[in-house]
Amino acid sequence: MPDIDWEALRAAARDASTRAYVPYSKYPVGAAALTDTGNIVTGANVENASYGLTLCAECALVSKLHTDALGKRLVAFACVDAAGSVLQPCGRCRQLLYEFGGETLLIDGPEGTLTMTDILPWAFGPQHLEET
Ligand SMILES: O=c1ccn([C@H]2C[C@H](O)[C@@H](CO)O2)c(=O)[nH]1
Ligand SMILES: [Zn+2]
Repeated sequence: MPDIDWEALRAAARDASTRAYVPYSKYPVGAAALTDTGNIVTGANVENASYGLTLCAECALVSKLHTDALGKRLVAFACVDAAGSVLQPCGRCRQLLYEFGGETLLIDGPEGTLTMTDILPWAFGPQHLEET
């Protein structure tokens, strides 16, 4: 397992959370990930008056990965609330992260490091589209 500076990732996530747009829930979330090129990519949640259109912090993160040329793959991921407490991604975001991290993506868990397989077992992914 690569040596991950989880404190640095959590700090980057917390910093990103200060730029969340959360007038409705007032619940800022920040996410940060180490990429395959050694960069840190971050994201924060962006809400909408049509509540269901809200973008989670992880959604912003995976968008920025490619558009800001910060890498191709995610290696390690951390997500925090405004108090800096570690959060786990919602179901939709687990799927979004799986696309760019696969089974081995390391996740900052509540009781230590997890992998994507721990939080999204038997995932559907790009490999299934190649089987037919
Ligand atoms: O994994 C998660 C879970 C929730 N939120 C956001 C969405 C919404 O703005 C707020 C409350 O659900 O938290 C995220 O950004 N990521
Ligand atoms: Zn989500």
